[in-house]
Amino acid sequence: RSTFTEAIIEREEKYGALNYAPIPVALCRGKGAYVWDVDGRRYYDFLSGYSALNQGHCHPKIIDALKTQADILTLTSRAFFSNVLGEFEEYASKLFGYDRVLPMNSGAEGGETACKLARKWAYKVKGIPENQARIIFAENNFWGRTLSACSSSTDPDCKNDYGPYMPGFYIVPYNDISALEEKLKHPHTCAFMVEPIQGEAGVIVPDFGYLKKVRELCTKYNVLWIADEVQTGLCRTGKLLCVQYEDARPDIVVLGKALSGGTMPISAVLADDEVMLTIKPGQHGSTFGGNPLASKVAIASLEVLIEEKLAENSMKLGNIFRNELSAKLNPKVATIVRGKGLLNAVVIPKTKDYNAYDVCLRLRDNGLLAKPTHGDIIRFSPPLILNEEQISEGIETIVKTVNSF
Ligand SMILES: Cc1ncc(COP(=O)(O)O)c(/C=N/[C@H]2C[C@@H](C(=O)O)C[C@H]2C(=C(F)F)C(F)(F)F)c1O
Repeated sequence: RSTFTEAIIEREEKYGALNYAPIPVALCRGKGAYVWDVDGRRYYDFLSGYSALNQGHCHPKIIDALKTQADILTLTSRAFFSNVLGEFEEYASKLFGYDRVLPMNSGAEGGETACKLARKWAYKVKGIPENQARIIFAENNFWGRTLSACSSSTDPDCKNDYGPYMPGFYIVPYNDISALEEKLKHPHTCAFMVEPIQGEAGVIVPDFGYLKKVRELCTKYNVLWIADEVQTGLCRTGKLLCVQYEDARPDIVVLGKALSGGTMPISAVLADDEVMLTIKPGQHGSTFGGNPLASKVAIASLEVLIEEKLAENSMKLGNIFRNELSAKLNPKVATIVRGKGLLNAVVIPKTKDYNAYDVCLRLRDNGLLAKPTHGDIIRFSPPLILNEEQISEGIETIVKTVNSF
């Protein structure tokens, strides 16, 4: 490694919390599908900020919205109205087809907001006895790092030593309708929160029909279906929302990440009046939630998705990606290729000689950045703005690298 990179790594190791173990590369610039390190080397970014950069690094339209609004008004707090929050709320309400939008900042805050809406609805609408509301989550879910999110986690790294845990949270296996129905039957169940494709778990795609059945059962048992689309949403999987693959409409949708095009933390919760209006003035909020800067950036970020047809592009390039890799990767090294749109994963079983992390280090040396999850899975989620030449170049790099083991 260069002295520049070494110095940057050493400084973080000296002064920073060590809550990550980053791939050793020090980035200083990003544009579109590419990032550059401090030594001037260019890489394909095939992580995209964990799918926060669907529009690519520093998208001109989004940066322009950010710069312009930054000079005008960045924050009023919700103590007062601003001229742009309503513009964002109306745009998002019509784009996603929900009555109302509750703006927050991080994806975890969006998940917390969804759980608070579900509990409020439980007591005020469904009539569940006070403090008895139950929320169901899927095994191997990931929706953030707050104590509630950790309480619903089944991943020891995410959960251990953070107790005592949030009561009223229950777990069902993912993609298992009968197990879900068992839990939904309990009269105190108020919601089921689930990712349409599990991202952190390793891009786990449920059987076709699962989401439709979730919808039907939640309706049957008067339980709110919360779709966590923080990672799968905003064109990542080939549709504006991943749930649209099955034409199943959740009661609550959580958005985040690419809602800002990777410029700043913006999240939002979508719901219809019956659910959203259970929270009265003063019962929930956030200093920065719905700030004018975020509102303008979010509108621009959503417009880019639509104007540049990024869902269609994601679906087209994702099919090429999976077909090529399935055909060309050495099956002794890479056993599975799976995903939807440009949310994909390759499974690299650990051997005595190497593991997925070693593959990611060599990918870095070959000019492509990705990170392993859960030891043997490499998630590939490039920006959705790639063209066919770029996805082919990325495929070629991945094939060359994986097959060199
Ligand atoms: C489906 C889904 N719902 C909500 C959130 C919360 O959004 P957030 O509060 O972070 O804005 C996330 C956030 N995911 C991020 C968090 C980041 C980390 O290490 O914490 C790494 C990354 C991640 C990905 F993408 F898969 C994971 F590996 F942690 F799980 C998410 O994926």
